Amino acid sequence: MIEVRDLRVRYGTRVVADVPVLDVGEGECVAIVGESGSGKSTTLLSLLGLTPDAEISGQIRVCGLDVRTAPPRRLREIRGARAALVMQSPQAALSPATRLGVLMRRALRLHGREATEQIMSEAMEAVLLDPALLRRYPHEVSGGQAQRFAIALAIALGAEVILADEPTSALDVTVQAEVVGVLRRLRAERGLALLLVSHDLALVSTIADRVLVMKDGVVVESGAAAEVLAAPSHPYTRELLEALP
Ligand SMILES: Nc1ncnc2c1ncn2[C@@H]1O[C@H](COP(=O)(O)OP(=O)(O)OP(=O)(O)O)[C@@H](O)[C@H]1O
Ligand code: NI
Repeated sequence: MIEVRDLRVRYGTRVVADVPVLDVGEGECVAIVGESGSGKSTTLLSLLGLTPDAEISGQIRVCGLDVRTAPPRRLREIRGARAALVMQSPQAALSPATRLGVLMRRALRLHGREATEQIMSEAMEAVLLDPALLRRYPHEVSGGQAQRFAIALAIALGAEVILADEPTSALDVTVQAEVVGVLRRLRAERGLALLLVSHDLALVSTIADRVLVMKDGVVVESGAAAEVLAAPSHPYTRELLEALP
């Protein structure tokens, strides 16, 4: 789903992300962790061509498409549909005066897809939301429901991989578990691949197969999540783990 080699993202002369290898296969979850400013979001956004001011080198393939050389039209087909971006605060991204069902229908049409009640209801059920919520406005649902709706949108559009940037950090702890549960389920049931950016190592340990640890734009450690988190080889990873509550 995602295949990255020798990725370098530069702002001016400063390299803010240097990622030699990053692969996410079908049904797999890879997490990028690291402190604020380490380059996690930049890495994630660059994979979808969403860092317009940056200078990028290396190879990026998402859903088989070479992101750096693909014509804009091909890139738009992938972006937001087969490869969906889920951000920290979905409510901010949802237009406040538009009912969720209307938003979903528009998104489907924009991508040239059928927008039947059945398709929309199924997407809601896939994230354990009552399809009746489609009649609500964004401010009439909770943060956790809004985040699951963002994931439902991705599912409706046929997402094969979700790129999520801190998808639970704006949510209450109890609600975080709901969102994580939904992501887990989608992996298991649909083979959804997941690239997750998070500073929450507790969350990462419950869902990720592999972990990349970034510091100052560089990948300082990577490997199986269980191994990296149980026996970190890099001092920085140990520090991160010790900072856990
Ligand atoms: N458009 C931009 N122009 C210049 N520098 C940028 C730009 N966007 C990000 N940066 C810089 O790139 C570095 C990495 O930022 P990034 O947002 O990727 O970090 P992060 O690991 O996601 O941090 P956080 O956990 O706070 O979200 C930071 O030093 C940031 O200031
Ligand atoms: Ni970030």
